Amino acid sequence: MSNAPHWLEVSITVDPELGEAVSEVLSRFVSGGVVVESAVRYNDAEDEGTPYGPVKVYGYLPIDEHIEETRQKVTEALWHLGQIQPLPEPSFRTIQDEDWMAAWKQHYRPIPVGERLLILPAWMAPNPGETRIPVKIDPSMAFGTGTHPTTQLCMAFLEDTVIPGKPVIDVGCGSGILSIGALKLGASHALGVDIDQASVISTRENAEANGVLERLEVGLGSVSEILAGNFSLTHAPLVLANILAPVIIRLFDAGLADLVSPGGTVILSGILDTQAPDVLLAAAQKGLKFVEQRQINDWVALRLIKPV
Ligand SMILES: C[S@@+](CC[C@H](N)C(=O)[O-])C[C@H]1O[C@@H](n2cnc3c(N)ncnc32)[C@H](O)[C@@H]1O
Repeated sequence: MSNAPHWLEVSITVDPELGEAVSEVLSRFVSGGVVVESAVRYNDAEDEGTPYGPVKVYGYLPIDEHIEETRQKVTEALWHLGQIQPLPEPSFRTIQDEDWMAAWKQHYRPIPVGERLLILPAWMAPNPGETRIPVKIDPSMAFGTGTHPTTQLCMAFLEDTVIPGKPVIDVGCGSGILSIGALKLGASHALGVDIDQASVISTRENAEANGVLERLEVGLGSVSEILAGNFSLTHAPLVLANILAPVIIRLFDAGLADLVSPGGTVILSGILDTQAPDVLLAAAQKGLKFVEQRQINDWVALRLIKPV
């Protein structure tokens, strides 16, 4: 194998809540997906570790005749993101061809969420004796790698709200992580929809990797398509929507609350704490009752019920 450098590693260190946005930008350019690394604190030898502090996002660009142009585009795309929230300059370094796969994978760590779930990169086996339920996700694909607080809040809520033997609807399924988590916690089947075709493909592939594909229906669409009867479910006792607050509010007008069976629960996430009152108001206007709010940094997730 040649000793010439074949890959340009780009890395940038940011606050945890910016990790997913930076990953999304890098993933438009890199080969093989992005890696998000965070420091882990252990309290004792038994401790499975808690991520803390800033995260470092890595991506790998193949070095070809367009590399300078690509590098410029990456820098510009990050600069644009930096106009919304300040970002440091990205770092670049060249990597030998034979090292890159190892370099890409070595940064991944399992992510414990809630009390019972463990998010694992697709190629990693759980440690022997691991008691948490593994949810395997290919981190190179759609939103929902498990690193973002909005996903983690939903995953933790799943443990209290999934009814074994009953179905789940996941609006904006991304990587499929919430549907797969719900199925692994005992949901009978799940319907995941997304307006992004790449997410539909990603959800299907991740479901297959987790052995739950036969219990998962996934399709292109949103609330209206579900209510129009395009899928096998039109409502469920648990509905999940981790989408940004303004989109959730619009989806209430499209009938989001109609997806929830009487007595059922809806989990809403992707909401900044300052936006929660508006989301709660839109939900109350559709007859949903607030039960609980959980928060990580500025992000909140809401649990509501539809009275019988
Ligand atoms: C923040 S990601 C959440 C992914 C995953 N459910 C999770 O919890 O990590 C939001 C997803 O919603 C999708 N989305 C955005 N607007 C939507 C809409 N109006 N209807 C359905 N999906 C939508 C996006 O394509 C994206 O995959």
